[in-house]
Amino acid sequence: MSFAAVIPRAVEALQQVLAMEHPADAVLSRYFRKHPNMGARDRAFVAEAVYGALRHARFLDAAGAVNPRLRILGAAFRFGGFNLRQLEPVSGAEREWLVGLKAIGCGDNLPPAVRAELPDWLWERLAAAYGDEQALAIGGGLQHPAPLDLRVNTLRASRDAALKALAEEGVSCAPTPYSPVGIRVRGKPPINRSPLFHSGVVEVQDEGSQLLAYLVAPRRGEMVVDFCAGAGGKTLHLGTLMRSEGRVYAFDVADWRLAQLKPRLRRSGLSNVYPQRIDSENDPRVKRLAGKIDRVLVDAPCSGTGTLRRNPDLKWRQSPATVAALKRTQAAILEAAARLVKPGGRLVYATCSFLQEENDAIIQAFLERTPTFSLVPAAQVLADHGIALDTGPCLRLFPHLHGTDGFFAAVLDRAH
Ligand SMILES: C[S@@+](CC[C@H](N)C(=O)[O-])C[C@H]1O[C@@H](n2cnc3c(N)ncnc32)[C@H](O)[C@@H]1O
Repeated sequence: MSFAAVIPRAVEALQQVLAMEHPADAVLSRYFRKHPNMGARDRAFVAEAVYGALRHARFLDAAGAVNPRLRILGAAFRFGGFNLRQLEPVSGAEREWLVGLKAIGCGDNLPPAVRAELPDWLWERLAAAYGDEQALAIGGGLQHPAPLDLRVNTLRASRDAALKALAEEGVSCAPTPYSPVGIRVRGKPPINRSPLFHSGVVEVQDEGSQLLAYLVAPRRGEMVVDFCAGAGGKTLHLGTLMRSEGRVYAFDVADWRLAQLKPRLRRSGLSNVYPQRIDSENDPRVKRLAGKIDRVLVDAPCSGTGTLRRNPDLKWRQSPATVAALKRTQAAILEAAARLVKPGGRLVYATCSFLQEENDAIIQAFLERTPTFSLVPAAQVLADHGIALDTGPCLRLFPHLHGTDGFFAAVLDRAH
């Protein structure tokens, strides 16, 4: 398909995303399903241009991108590495506007929230928590696409063996710096077509997400609950660390998310994972396990601000009101999850948010209410697994510092 033909497709897809009725990735998948005649290169252009327009929405607003077509052209020209000739045909006025983009925002002449590409409310909270300089760096880190990370299922193969097999398939990749079972892939090869993916040797999982299972540190034969298991990214890693022995209950309120866990579970070969839909954190099926569980992970529903590299539309889907509601849910889930933990057991609370109100404030309030739990330094737990990463008493990961999604995690041990 020529650029002249594919640009209108990108504009149309962006229009649908900007309706904000569904997450951008779901809208794009549906769009591509409806246009099966588009080749891989055309899809890649549309996806990158749409994501570029979302990532750089504040810059494009400031530059006067008054319609979706200018947003697509501006994103492709200023941020996507396309030149004017490639973007033909552009009319006189559009051409002039695009040329003018080069001069905008190269110095400090744009407000910091625009440079950070964050909505004002989010910028204000990050700047108050981390200071302007750090908040700008966080915003900068979120403007680059995330790499493709894989986790090796060590019940199927070692990381070295998986690296070698991927290289033989022509996939360019390297070990991740922190996770001992992580692989970072260069580019975006269709990994779901790889035999290694189909045979459950590798799973797609961000390196930061991989580190959470090491904080839970489950042992063979233990009883473990992944309270907000979703599609089971962390559940499968927990089950693997337990070498498929003991039990991992994968709870979630969303059936459709647990349904996504099922094929992954089949590929993994694990036999110790028990998916269970619950009505709420107070479901009787949860209460029945009170005081019986060795380790509980709460990967809480959150604003997702740490994942804006992957989901740039989230910054427009979240607001102070949604964050306030999430805080109430997070506190309620943590409280219910804590009741499951045996004396001497462990509770790990995690989010993929940078907001202190979803992280530190939740933990502080919990510890005040529940003095039988105490905070264990995350760095110490990681060091026990040979992972050298010290971000203070809690784990705090940032894209611009660690190359992972943004994560927060607190390890809370219950007294004997
Ligand atoms: C951050 S996501 C979990 C991601 C998942 N752990 C993974 O690694 O793929 C949060 C999950 O919490 C679930 N959730 C929301 N409210 C809940 C509740 N009250 N009890 C249990 N799970 C809940 C959501 O459906 C969502 O799947």
